[in-house]
Amino acid sequence: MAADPEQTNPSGGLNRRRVLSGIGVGLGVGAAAAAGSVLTHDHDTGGRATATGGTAPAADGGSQIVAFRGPHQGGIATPAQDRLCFAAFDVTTTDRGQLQQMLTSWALAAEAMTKGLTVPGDAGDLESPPIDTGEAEGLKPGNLTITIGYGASLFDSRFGLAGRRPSQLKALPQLPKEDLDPGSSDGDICVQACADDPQVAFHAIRNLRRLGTGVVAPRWMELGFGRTSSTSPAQATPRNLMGFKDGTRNIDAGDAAVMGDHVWIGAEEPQHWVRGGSYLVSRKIRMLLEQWDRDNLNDQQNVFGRAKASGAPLTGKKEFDTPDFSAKDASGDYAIPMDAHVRLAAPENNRGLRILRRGYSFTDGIDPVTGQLVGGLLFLAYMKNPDQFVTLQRILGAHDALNEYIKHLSGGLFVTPPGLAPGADWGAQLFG
Ligand SMILES: C=CC1=C(C)c2cc3[nH]c(cc4nc(cc5[nH]c(cc1n2)c(C)c5CCC(=O)O)C(CCC(=O)O)=C4C)c(C)c3C=C
Ligand SMILES: [Fe+2]
Repeated sequence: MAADPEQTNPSGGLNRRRVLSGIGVGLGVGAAAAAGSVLTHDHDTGGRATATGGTAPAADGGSQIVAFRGPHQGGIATPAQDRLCFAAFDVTTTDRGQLQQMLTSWALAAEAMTKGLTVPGDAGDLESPPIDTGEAEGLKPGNLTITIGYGASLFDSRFGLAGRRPSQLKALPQLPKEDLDPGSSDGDICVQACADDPQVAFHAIRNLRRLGTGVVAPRWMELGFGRTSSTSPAQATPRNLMGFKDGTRNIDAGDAAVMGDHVWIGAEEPQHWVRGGSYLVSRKIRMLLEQWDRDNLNDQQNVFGRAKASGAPLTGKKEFDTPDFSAKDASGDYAIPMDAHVRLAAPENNRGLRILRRGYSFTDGIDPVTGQLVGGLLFLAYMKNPDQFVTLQRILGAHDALNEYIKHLSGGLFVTPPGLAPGADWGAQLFG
């Protein structure tokens, strides 16, 4: 084994390194291969490259590397990173083998990128386009996670996967007041790339898309510029674009018992291959920001049932005080109004129902017709059964005071399989 491949920079993180090995489908760079030799590219010493054996560095506090392999995929229980790039793809080939091979190459590329390495296969051939697009060179791994999911449409008759369809992966019912755009909803495959650096997240999606040339076509994509949830008590609660702390009473993803009860697919699922995975519901929700910004503070607080400045429930003083849904004010009205978002969504009022929220703020700029801001929440939530979302959204869609200020634009439901064991890949995992 050659010298330590870790190339630390002055601020403690790893710099991105080049990987040599042949992977790829649509780009014609040969069959998928296990990670081969690694050329480390030392940006702090003028670009000296060192061949190494390509073993994974162990994740530690300072490495900014989230383990790619394990019982669960990264990007679900991982403390929510600051940035997101999310894409859904349609499979365009009818060749099952090509799809499997692409998924194998994606897993190897994803593993390399999460370690801060370039997409494997770049031999520096001057006559060919580089395999890795290059914009993440010199950047730290940024806690990149790449989480794959599959939509119900992938399990139709095209690839012989009907017998492997997870039991709860089916079209969601029509929900109150929703008119989702089908063209920017759903998809055969989704990829959620989260990182603390937006360029690292974008690079991951761009390079998977490139590896999938001729096999998949992008269907929709969204950039999330700020997390709107905490998934660990170690994180400060961020604010959403309405200015409210969001994620205060989210699931603590470090709590294995709670995750087992509400998030991870378990023994109830007949399809063994997705046990340890999770269902992912996405919703692109536009906030009517100009309208919201004209609303008075008292009403804004009543919409959520929380104080804007502190994030405390209207029945408490501090952010993490437990809401008292039975408390009344001096005029005899409920202190947390009957149509307040948190009253309707709280587990106390929904037979203990909980979901792991992992959403991001997005903006699509300005509406050219109205001149209004187009922005809001890319709601992402993980759960062991999509009925958890359906139950909540039926109530919220019908009664939530927030509905006056939001509009659900598009959405999707995907199953995210469990994590990969050493030597496994997404192609073999899906096709069995
Ligand atoms: C179907 C599920 C949910 C959708 C859709 C949803 C949209 C949505 N939420 C906010 C802002 C906040 N949500 C908060 C709490 C909260 N929201 C949901 C579910 C959905 N939200 C749940 C289950 C909860 C937790 C309720 C509880 O246990 O008390 C909060 C309060 C702070 C917090 O606990 O996170 C805010 C703020 C927006 C802006 C939005 C759509 C644009
Ligand atoms: Fe909410």
